[in-house]
Amino acid sequence: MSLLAGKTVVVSGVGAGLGRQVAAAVVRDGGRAVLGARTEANLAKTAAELDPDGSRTAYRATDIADEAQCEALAGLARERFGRIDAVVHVAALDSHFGGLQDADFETWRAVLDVNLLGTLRMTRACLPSLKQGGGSVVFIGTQSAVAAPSQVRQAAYAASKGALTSVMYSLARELGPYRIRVNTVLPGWMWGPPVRAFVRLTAQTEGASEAAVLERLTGRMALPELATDTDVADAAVFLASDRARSITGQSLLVNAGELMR
Ligand SMILES: NC(=O)C1=CN([C@@H]2O[C@H](COP(=O)(O)OP(=O)(O)OC[C@H]3O[C@@H](n4cnc5c(N)ncnc54)[C@H](O)[C@@H]3O)[C@@H](O)[C@H]2O)C=CC1
Ligand SMILES: Cc1ncc2c(c1O)C(=O)OC2
Repeated sequence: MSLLAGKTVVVSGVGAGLGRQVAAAVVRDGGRAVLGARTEANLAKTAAELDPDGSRTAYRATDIADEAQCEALAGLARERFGRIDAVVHVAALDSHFGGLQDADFETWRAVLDVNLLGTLRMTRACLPSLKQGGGSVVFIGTQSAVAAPSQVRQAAYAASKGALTSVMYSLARELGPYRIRVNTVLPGWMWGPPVRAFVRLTAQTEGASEAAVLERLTGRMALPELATDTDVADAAVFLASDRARSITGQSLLVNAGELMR
């Protein structure tokens, strides 16, 4: 049987990167995907591409900084498909906000409000449904939160994602009695639109070739290629599925073996 047959998965942060790949993997694996992101026009386009007849996707503009919008996305999932079996939290503010010396605390507060509290808002909105039949909550962290990041400008971002990985342990205990599992996927350098843009920009800045910049990144890894956003999506979809039924409170690095614990 397909991995997600009969399952409804809410996905936040469905833009050009990982969120789209998670939504695509859900549909590919037989599930129904309920898509949230801030820009409705992009969502409509993505839904039409992934699910031309519209029977296995629904979408709604959702800013995870706004509790009412999180409630509305969960409500849409219940209305359209009657249930929520899993939620994969991709939405996050990007990582390069500065370190302690150059980012003000308003910036730190904004990053924490979206990446930590926004993810928890979205989780809470899904809880009444998840409690009904049990379910799975998948956070997206980062390897930058479990080791010294290669870029100090990620300090606020790493703190927000580290807090998410920490709260995962508490939630796994709190929600376990309802058969709700809580796990985290930790990507490292993940090949997709943002890293592609980073490589292009770095090459321009250094006057080096993109291949050389990419080779420098890949040189840190055990495997010969970076993990892709589709690889990370596969890990998220596995954790969302019943095949991970005894896995909770765990974080899984998907990083081509750059960092091993
Ligand atoms: N690119 C990488 O190498 C890595 C990425 N990650 C994480 O993977 C996830 C996806 O990353 P990418 O594909 O790189 O980027 P992405 O471009 O898909 O970024 C995340 C999405 O979240 C959306 N978003 C931001 N604030 C939001 C809000 N308040 N409400 C709703 N949506 C919001 C953005 O518009 C974007 O579409 C993020 O959680 C990111 O932190 C983690 C480690 C490495
Ligand atoms: C958003 C983001 N961009 C690049 C990288 C990371 C990240 O979280 C990371 O953990 O290692 C490289």
